[in-house]
Amino acid sequence: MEFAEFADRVAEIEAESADLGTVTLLASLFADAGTDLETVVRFVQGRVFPAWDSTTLDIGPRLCHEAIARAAGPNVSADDVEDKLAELGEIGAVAASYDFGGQRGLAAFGSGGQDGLTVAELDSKLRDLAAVSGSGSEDTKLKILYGLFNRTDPDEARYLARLVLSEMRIGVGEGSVRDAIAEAFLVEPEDAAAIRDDDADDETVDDARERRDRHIETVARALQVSNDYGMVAALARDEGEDGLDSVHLEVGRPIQAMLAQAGTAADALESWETVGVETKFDGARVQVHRDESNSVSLFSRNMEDVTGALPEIVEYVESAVGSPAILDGEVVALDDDGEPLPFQEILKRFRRKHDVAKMRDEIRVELRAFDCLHAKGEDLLDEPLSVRHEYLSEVLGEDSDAVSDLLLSDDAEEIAAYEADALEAGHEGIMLKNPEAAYSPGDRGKNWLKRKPDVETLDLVVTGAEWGEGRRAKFLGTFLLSARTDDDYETIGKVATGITDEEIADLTELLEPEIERESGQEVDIRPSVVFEVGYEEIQESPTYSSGYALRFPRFISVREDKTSETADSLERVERLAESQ
Ligand SMILES: Nc1ncnc2c1ncn2[C@@H]1O[C@H](COP(=O)(O)OP(=O)(O)OP(=O)(O)O)[C@@H](O)[C@H]1O
Repeated sequence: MEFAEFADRVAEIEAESADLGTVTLLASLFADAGTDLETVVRFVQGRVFPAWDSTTLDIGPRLCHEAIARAAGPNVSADDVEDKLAELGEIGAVAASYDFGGQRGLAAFGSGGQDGLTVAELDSKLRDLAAVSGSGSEDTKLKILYGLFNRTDPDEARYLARLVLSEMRIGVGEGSVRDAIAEAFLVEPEDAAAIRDDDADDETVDDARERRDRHIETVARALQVSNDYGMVAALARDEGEDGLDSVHLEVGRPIQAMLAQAGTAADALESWETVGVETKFDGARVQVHRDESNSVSLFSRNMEDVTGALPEIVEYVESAVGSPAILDGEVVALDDDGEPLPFQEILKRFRRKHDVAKMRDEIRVELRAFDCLHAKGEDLLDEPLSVRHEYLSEVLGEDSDAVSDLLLSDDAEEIAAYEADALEAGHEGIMLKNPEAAYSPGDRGKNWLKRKPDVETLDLVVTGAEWGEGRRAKFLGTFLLSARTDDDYETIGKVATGITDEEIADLTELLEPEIERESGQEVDIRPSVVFEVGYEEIQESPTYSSGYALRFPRFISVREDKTSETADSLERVERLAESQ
């Protein structure tokens, strides 16, 4: 498929406001994608690599602006691109506003657009770009990117810019892609037509919906297990339901973590006969994969590969686990007496790429595993927690410190005593789990409840900042925070309190490459870094676009284990505001 056609079709999808219409357009794009299907499915989500793959293009706004400026000609600088961004509001519109002399230009000179980019070529070039590393890599990336922009017409440039910055923003969520895969390759055309036909009788529509929903369910399961939308689309097309049913967990390919809601022991006892009670460890989530040849990989809750940062966990798993397995758990930091250290300490180790050996001496970390997703050649997602926990004990050894205890109880007092002990021992709280429940990846359902006595904090995305004054003029000081919505961010407050001088320098280093635009002291920042902030109260307020403001916000830490996509949503802010 020509990238120009992709851009046309995506523009049509962007202009469609109805969800059902979006799914239909997506389904027809997928059906027409031929050998490019996997790439097209990823591109519409703003991805080059599957969700489980932590490879990134590593292109910041600055590099992208520079590439656009070069392609736009000698009279345009990266600063001009930034100014235009301030005016137009998003990078796609900026890229589309220049004439890079792509297809249209060439056609005008009679070359007939032979130099047009195809989806496959673009994919391969972007993969080359992602593989560039070492000294001079910025320049090489710039050259590749500039070369690509140079070959685009305005419509293509719009989506190329958004793609390389992973912000397609065409109103296509994961649910739409899932439904479109089902519609393109599994749902009977008569059923799809009946669902859309306003005049069809209720029974026909209900039956058609039921059949469609079963197909969607099959696609959803394959997606949960593989985290690879492209592969699942290709399987649905080439091998149908049977192909999708045959998708299994693969050791080395991370899946999304199951998540928890806040809840109490009373909630748990009301919902389930017996409650599974565990310590809530104050560490960082980790998924442990041990393959056939005893090679171990570790992944964060964002499915990022953190193996290199945690050598002692790798060594422990190598020695303790005798066969292929996938475990879920928490990495905790401990002091010399084996007492838990606060969450901030583990963050100094997690995702670290430099000085790993030095930090290993300074901060001791250990694994606390609480779930087993694959062992003895079996996928265990559909097994109840109580059974998965038995597998876990078998894999790591019944008495291992690395296995989190699972207390099964129906007694409120016993649970309260367990909670008191956990807090006394310096843990964050307890988890209350339905022992009969399956493991549902990515799901924040009611089967796992978290109970911690501390006041809630918010994990908010940094979308802006201000340069400081005087002594702090070289540093970013006040940070604008936003809550996530479906495909955007709404501001909710600024934080400047609780940050030490040392942290200010670190935060500046972290955020400076993400600056999209500057005007005076104020800067816009690409949503990517997440701050955990405390506050006294959430108030309704017209000052910020979310309609809320935080009273006395204070910085707690950078949530290095979260991304702008897993930060707190505006919905959560609304719920917290209601419940205070
Ligand atoms: N025994 C346990 N079972 C499950 N999760 C646990 C356990 N102990 C600690 N955790 C951690 O608790 C997290 C869930 O609660 P918490 O509110 O602390 O996390 P969060 O990252 O701030 O929010 P959330 O995960 O709900 O988005 C899990 O993702 C996991 O990292």
